[in-house]
Amino acid sequence: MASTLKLHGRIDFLVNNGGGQFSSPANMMSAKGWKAVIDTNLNGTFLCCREAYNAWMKDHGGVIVNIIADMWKGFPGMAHTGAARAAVDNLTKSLAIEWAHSGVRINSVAPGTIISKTAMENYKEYGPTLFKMSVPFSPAKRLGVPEEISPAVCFLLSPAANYITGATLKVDAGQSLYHSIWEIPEHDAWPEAPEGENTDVLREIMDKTKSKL
Ligand SMILES: CCCCCCC/C=C/C(=O)SCCNC(=O)CCNC(=O)[C@H](O)C(C)(C)COP(=O)(O)OP(=O)(O)OC[C@H]1O[C@@H](n2cnc3c(N)ncnc32)[C@H](O)[C@@H]1OP(=O)(O)O
Ligand SMILES: NC(=O)C1=CN([C@@H]2O[C@H](COP(=O)(O)OP(=O)(O)OC[C@H]3O[C@@H](n4cnc5c(N)ncnc54)[C@H](OP(=O)(O)O)[C@@H]3O)[C@@H](O)[C@H]2O)C=CC1
Repeated sequence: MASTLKLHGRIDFLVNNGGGQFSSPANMMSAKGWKAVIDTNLNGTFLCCREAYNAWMKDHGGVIVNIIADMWKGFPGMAHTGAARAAVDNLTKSLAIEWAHSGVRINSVAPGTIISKTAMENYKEYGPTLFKMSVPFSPAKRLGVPEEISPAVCFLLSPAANYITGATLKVDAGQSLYHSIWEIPEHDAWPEAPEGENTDVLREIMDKTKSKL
């Protein structure tokens, strides 16, 4: 922030876009890996917001946009980033209220699955498969591209959004309303329903379903 102020004399906008994660089942995540993702996505965002505010926006106003993710149904397979992004969604609301008196607006953008060469490269040889697998889960039946996220960010930064703060704009072609990509394997580990006539009905229809299969 200090070097930006030295160079440009002011900080009108802050976009917290840097971030990411690795794919891993939660029970296999090391404490170090969990912390690295929380540090990058949550702590980094908080510190950048705090520094921009204290260094400039507190006295001059400004606009902040935080990039989060489609974690509305949880984020199985990437639980660390889901937790961090949900926290940023909430942080955005807190700061919107705390900093309103300084004329600071702060909002989030939650992209769906967005393809780019650089994003795909993070997943090494699995990248093309992972991104291709996601296509049927978008109501658009295609992935988004970064050029479809940046207009939403520019809108929130612009005077056209002067009355918007503490909001999260989903730019995901409805992906968050649609199916989850995560498959739950068939299992019989769930606790039994309590005995009674409703459970008898349940058993009956489950048996019928099974016999149809
Ligand atoms: C199924 C749909 C797939 C599509 C995805 C859709 C949704 C989201 C998409 C995107 O976000 S695309 C953006 C992609 N960009 C990134 O993801 C950037 C990736 N990199 C980072 O953000 C950072 O490198 C990091 C992962 C946060 C780590 O940063 P840092 O430099 O602080 O730590 P490291 O020293 O690299 O690692 C620390 C620690 O973390 C564990 N770890 C790191 N990488 C992996 C990995 N690939 N697998 C398992 N564990 C990993 C590990 O414990 C590291 O410690 P050491 O073992 O190295 O001592
Ligand atoms: N692509 C997608 O489907 C989605 C992406 N997002 C999020 O959008 C943002 C942009 O991602 P996208 O452009 O797709 O992917 P990229 O991998 O191309 O961009 C990620 C950027 O984050 C930077 N970065 C990663 N870790 C750190 C760190 N610890 N400190 C500073 N910068 C860091 C990277 O810097 P460097 O190049 O130096 O490594 C890179 O510029 C990320 O936060 C991402 O998680 C959210 C939802 C979906």
